[in-house]
Amino acid sequence: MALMVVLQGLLPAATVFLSKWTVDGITAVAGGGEANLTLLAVAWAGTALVGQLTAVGRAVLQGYATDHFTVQTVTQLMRKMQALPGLDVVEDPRFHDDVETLQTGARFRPLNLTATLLGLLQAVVGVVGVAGALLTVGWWVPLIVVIGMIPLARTQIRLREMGWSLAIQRTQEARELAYDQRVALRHEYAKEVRLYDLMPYLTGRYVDGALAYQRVMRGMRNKQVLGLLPAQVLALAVTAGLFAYAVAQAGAGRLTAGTVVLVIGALSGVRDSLGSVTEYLGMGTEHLRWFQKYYAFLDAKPSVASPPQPRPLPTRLDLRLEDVSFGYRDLPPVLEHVSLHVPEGQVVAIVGENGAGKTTLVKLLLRFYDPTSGRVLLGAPGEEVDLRDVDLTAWRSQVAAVFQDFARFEWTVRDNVLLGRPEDGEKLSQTADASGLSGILPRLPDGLNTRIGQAFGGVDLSGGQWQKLATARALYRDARVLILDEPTAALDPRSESEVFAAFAALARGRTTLLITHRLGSVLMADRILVMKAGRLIEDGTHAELLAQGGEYAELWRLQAGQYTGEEAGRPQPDAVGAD
Ligand SMILES: Nc1ncnc2c1ncn2[C@@H]1O[C@H](COP(=O)(O)OP(=O)(O)OP(=O)(O)O)[C@@H](O)[C@H]1O
Repeated sequence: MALMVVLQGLLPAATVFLSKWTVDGITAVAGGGEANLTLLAVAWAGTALVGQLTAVGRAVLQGYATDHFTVQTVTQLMRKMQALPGLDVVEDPRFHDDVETLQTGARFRPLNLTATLLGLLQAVVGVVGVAGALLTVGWWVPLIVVIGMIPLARTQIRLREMGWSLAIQRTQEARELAYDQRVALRHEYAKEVRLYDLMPYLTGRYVDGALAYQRVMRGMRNKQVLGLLPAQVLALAVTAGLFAYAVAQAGAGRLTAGTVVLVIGALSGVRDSLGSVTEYLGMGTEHLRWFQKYYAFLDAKPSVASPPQPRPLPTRLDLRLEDVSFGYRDLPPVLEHVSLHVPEGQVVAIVGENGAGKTTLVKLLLRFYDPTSGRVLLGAPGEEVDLRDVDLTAWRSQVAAVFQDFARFEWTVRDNVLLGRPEDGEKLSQTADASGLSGILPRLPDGLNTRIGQAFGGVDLSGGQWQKLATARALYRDARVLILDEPTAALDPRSESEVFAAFAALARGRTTLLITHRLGSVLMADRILVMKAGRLIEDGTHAELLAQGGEYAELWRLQAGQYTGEEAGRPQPDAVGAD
């Protein structure tokens, strides 16, 4: 590619020399002298042919290079994401901006950088070539031309840099604008947008935001264009001065007509090529800034990472929290001094009001975050290992979970369950039965191969059907620890009872943590933990906690009251005792 680009870069110089020789040749022939005009005609045609061929070759090779770089850039981003096993970085709003910039850029930055670097090389060769042609007039001529154009180049690069840093500062605003558009146009918001007649509100938000954003960006653009003017005037003055000088010299008979043509061609060639050099330098700076961000991201040190020399997982996977406190980022703590021991195989229900810290506790057990203080340990008493010392992938491979906000992968049903693991037909059908997925399959046009979700024209599922799918995914994994965070929140009573029967069967022998607000379902648990405002306030069996008459007994009474129709505020010993 470089070879082709150098050839292309030399074409303007070849052209100005050919012009000079042609004019001098014609002048000689007209004056009765001799010139090889046929050779000149062949040379013109040859130059044009080289131009064509190198352009084609370059386009083809550039296509290859770009394809390769794009895949490379995107896969590196994905690998880096894989090397960020925690959630702290991904949930950081500043990081959203970076990912947005990197993700959108990954599609076109490699192409643009390749094109820019090649363009730059061509333009530099072009400047050197045509400036070299000006040496025929005097050694100082190319020097003056280039010096006259340097301020233009510098201003152009500086303004580009300003534009880039402004664009980076404003990524958050650009993202918000894009978000408002998405809310207005995408199907996932369509029902509420219509019901609450949100369109005027959204349009207003968008227009106000867009106008403010555009005002800033327009200011920048104008500054860029106007800032270039003085430098452009200087460059033009130098060119004009040299042109006048060449004409004067020719008038005095010191330069041939062909040399004047060469000067005219070379001056405009230098101007064009130098213009391209500065343009490409500016663009290149912007692309390099993007790559700087890209490599900074690839170099980012995750706060949660597997140790270089992990300790093996203990044989028994008891879970233990030792005086654990935790707060998200720099926010106040949401877990405070939680201590807990869950022997392997125990089925534990975690209950408590919204925001009590139940999901957070589970996230710490999966090491999506490290505790602010205290330790999370694995293993039977006496052989515990700190979760920070074991290989995270090995630990997580022992766990299956149905999260409260489980992912809805818009792939086929089969891919949603297998998640890239090898298919085991018998296990798949058992999983489908246990999760309730079997009940949905006959209604799907291609059974397990049906694509789901609207993004690619697939069949959309109901909330409960999606939840069954998420359950199937968890059950398909042979895990020793099962985490169920509100796993039946979207299920109808029959499905709920079926799924719980399946869970009860599955939970046997596995450590199970069941977070739930439906207290009826805690009866499958060996033990109940009650959380409130980040603290573990009660711990015992259903009967023990009822007898204690504390928070759990109160929650139980309230919920039982909803079913028996008793007034919630009054003690209901019978309703409680009935179970
Ligand atoms: N990613 C996060 N960043 C910041 N704060 C968070 C984050 N996730 C949860 N929180 C806060 O932590 C607290 C505990 O949340 P958590 O999800 O653990 O509660 P929960 O007991 O599971 O509640 P629910 O029953 O509503 O699911 C809440 O106050 C919540 O606002």
